[in-house]
Amino acid sequence: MQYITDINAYQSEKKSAVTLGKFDCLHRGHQKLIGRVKELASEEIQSVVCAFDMGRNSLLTKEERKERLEQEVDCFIACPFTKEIREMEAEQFILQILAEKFHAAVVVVGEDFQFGHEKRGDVVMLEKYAAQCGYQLDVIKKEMYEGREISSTYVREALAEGNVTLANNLLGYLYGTEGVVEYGHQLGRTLGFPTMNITWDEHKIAPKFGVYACEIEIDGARYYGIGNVGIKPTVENEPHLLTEVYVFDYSGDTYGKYVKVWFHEFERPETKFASIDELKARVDKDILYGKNFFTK
Ligand SMILES: Cc1cc2nc3c(=O)[nH]c(=O)nc-3n(C[C@H](O)[C@H](O)[C@H](O)COP(=O)(O)O)c2cc1C
Ligand SMILES: Nc1ncnc2c1ncn2[C@@H]1O[C@H](COP(=O)(O)OP(=O)(O)OP(=O)(O)O)[C@@H](O)[C@H]1O
Repeated sequence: MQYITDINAYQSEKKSAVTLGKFDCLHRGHQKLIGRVKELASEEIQSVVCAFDMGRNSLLTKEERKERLEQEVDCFIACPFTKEIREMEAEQFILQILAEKFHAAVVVVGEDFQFGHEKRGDVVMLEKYAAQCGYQLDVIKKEMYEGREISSTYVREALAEGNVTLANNLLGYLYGTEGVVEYGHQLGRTLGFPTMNITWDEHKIAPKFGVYACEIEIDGARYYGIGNVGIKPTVENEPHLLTEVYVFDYSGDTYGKYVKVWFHEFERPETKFASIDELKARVDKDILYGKNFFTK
């Protein structure tokens, strides 16, 4: 897959099947559009995802999103929503970007896709220019979940409530975090629950601070565990957002390893306990909850 972060750097002379949008999290609705451009790809037509990055915190880090698309499409453009793009008239976007740059044979978008200066461009305008520009327009019906259209906003709301079960259903994959395991205060092991500490990416949206049943990948092997996302207010004065996981049936040393953690179910909110003893008593219960969750 070709990965570029500047739309002007796109240079292929091939025709394309292109899909457009913010694609913040690659949820099930996005996957429908990407599936369609993949189906249309051939020797003559390359599949292109053109994502506009709004410069705000997102549900996937840039690397995670790139990795998710890696084996899927021929070209992924993660395009910053610059002044030039924001102020470009919709007609100009169709003529200069879709037709001249992408040589679009097919344009795949959702029913409510809007683009161009003041969002004047929509599927009606795209249809109007289709014959003149030589592309076919493919408008995809909104993927729904429990009577509501799936959107990045819906996923963000679910995560803010700690409802990772709902978020995972909207995404079609498990929400998670990844990174290098760092040293904590090494207090956990003296309390009977050694933990892996992973810093939360500062540009990635975290779920509600709290305790979650987790699945973990270490050295390519899968484990279950129980983890806390938050700032551990009982023991920490300086807020530093991280995930701390006690991995069941694992006794190795994870410091310095690159691990992945996925959240399965919310158990309880993060709490500031009055003492370490209270924290330990609660974590003992959390561990039982986690073990029980995975043997259900
Ligand atoms: C399952 C689990 C639940 C936790 N819940 C809380 C919590 O509610 N409040 C809190 O301040 N810290 C919580 N922690 C974090 C602990 O305070 C932390 O793991 C412990 O102090 C050891 O930290 P260390 O790795 O820096 O030594 C939790 C940790 C785990 C593994
Ligand atoms: N549920 C869905 N089903 C089908 N297509 C969708 C769905 N949601 C979005 N799309 C389409 O995917 C492309 C990218 O969507 P985009 O990421 O901009 O919106 P979104 O997921 O609704 O996010 P937000 O909630 O931030 O507006 C657009 O063409 C959009 O119309």
